[in-house]
Amino acid sequence: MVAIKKISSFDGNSTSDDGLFNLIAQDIEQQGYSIRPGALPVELTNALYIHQQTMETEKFKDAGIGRGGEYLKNEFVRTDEICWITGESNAGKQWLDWNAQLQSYLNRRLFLGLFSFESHFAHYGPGNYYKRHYDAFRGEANRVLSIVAYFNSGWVSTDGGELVIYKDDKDKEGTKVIPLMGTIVAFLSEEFPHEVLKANRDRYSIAGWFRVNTSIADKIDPPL
Ligand SMILES: O=C(O)CCC(=O)C(=O)O
Ligand SMILES: [Fe+2]
Repeated sequence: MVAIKKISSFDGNSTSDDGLFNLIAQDIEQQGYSIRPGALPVELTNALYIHQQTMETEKFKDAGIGRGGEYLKNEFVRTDEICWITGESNAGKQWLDWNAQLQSYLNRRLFLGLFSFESHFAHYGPGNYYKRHYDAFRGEANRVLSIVAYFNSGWVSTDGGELVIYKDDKDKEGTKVIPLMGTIVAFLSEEFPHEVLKANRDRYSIAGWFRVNTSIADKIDPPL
């Protein structure tokens, strides 16, 4: 009998998500970003979708730029509402676990040195947008990889609200992503300006960022 050897570059560490993680890693290696329609595992997608829909409206805080002390609202730039994911809910915990696996996979495969992860639910109501921006600035070495997941059924082109990823500052056209249920996008935070076009209906998503450890001496960054 011919023995079938499982082909895995990370023997002993593989999970059922490794197929997807491999595709994301390949995309990032080749083009710096990955757009994977409907790729988030169905069970996880459903748990997050249900959780986001049942979360009380008052749990949502008005979206701000940055965190903690520098948390300030800027309606000119973005008008969505956010809620940070702490892992207190079952769905939130599953999401954080899945991203911890992705982090460990990408570190082994691409040597990105991802150290921590932060993420929030976001809700763009009709008329909401997020203008063209970078998630991180060169040299500030904090956010390295951005990830976004979407939780919207039956999105059509007249609903607007696409994520547009631009190759560089000169790119006016970009690549549009329809925010459909289970679609995942990952991109290098310092490399790609991007924006969320005005949504014409409620748009639900999660945005997250992997950071490197930039702690020096007595300064702990990112904050614990
Ligand atoms: O929701 C999206 O498609 C992207 C959101 C975004 O760019 C951000 O929160 O920084
Ligand atoms: Fe962004």
